[in-house]
Amino acid sequence: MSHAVLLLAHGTPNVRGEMAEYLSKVTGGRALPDEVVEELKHRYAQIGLRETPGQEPPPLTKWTLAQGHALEQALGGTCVYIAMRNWSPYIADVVEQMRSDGVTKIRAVCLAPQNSRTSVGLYRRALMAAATGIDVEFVAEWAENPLLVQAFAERLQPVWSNASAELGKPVPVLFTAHSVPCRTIMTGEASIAGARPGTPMQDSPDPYPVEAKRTASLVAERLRTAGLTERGWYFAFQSQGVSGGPWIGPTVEDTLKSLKEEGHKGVVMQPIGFVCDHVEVLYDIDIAFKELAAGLGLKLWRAESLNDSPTLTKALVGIAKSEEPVEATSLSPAKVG
Ligand SMILES: C=CC1=C(C)c2cc3[nH]c(cc4nc(cc5[nH]c(cc1n2)c(C)c5CCC(=O)O)C(CCC(=O)O)=C4C)c(C)c3C=C
Ligand SMILES: [Fe+2]
Ligand SMILES: [Fe+2]
Repeated sequence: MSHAVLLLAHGTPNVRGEMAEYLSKVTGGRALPDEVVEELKHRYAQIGLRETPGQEPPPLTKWTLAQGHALEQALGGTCVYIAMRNWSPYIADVVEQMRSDGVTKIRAVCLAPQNSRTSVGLYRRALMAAATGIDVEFVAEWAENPLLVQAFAERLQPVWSNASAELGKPVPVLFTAHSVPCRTIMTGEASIAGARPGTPMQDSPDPYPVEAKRTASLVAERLRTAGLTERGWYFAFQSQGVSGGPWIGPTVEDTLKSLKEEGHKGVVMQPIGFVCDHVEVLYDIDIAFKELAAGLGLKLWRAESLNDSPTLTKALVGIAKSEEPVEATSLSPAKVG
């Protein structure tokens, strides 16, 4: 019997010309208006995505591969595979490769620490559909993992201390996580109102908003000794999507305005739902929110993404090796997510 670790990630197009096809994977086949495709091409162009293939893979791919490589080195003997839900290497193809390599047991970890049916649930559904006959241990969340929290704190502390020194007083920290549609966090009929046909009704709330705030709160606690007070941090949901219907807040836009109105002159942002750079960090925060903040008269700093953090690798080693029980994997794909 051969065991292997499978890291699951979002996936990103390699060139701008792939955008429409990529978006149709993200939305499960629903075509988005041309203006949306063009706007996203524009955002990806601003973070360096080429029109034609180049040498350097996009940041999300580059860092995901690097994280997998670092984990495999650290595990010393267990193979680590990488698969993406929305672009190559696709989950189904990688699982086929694992099967032909003789893998009979997979420990699957999503590179998204907080569990939502719109992210982790979809990764799991794709994996379970592909991995019939293979024993799968699926780690559904690691939002409170102490080494994950430490990794985020290590990235936040230096930028927060420098920003506070520059402005002569503690600068508020704004933790963020990706927003989800309001119906995602609802139960019963409300959880499918406006959703695409076939979306299963939820009988319990999506754990995602609670888990995201829990990660943020634990990171803030780690900065207590550096001087960040209990009331010195805030939380917002970023990057509300283009799908119909409302998405959960508070938004970063509203929060930045409130911070300005409270008299602050700067803010340090840290996205705690992503473990590497991609468009929602490099465009949404570094370009769009920075511009908005500047217009408000706020200086905006961002904590560096975890990317090649050795502490993140240690967290993944612990999760990959853990004997702790994980969620049952015999759920039928239709019920997952
Ligand atoms: C917890 C929820 C989500 C996480 C985390 C997340 C990460 C993530 N998303 C992109 C890129 C895109 N996501 C898009 C749509 C979209 N994203 C989520 C949720 C999370 N994404 C939802 C619910 C949706 C809507 C899907 C639908 O059916 O319409 C899109 C499409 C454009 C848009 O709506 O904004 C892109 C592009 C990345 C790169 C990423 C982290 C790695
Ligand atoms: Fe998304
Ligand atoms: Fe998004």
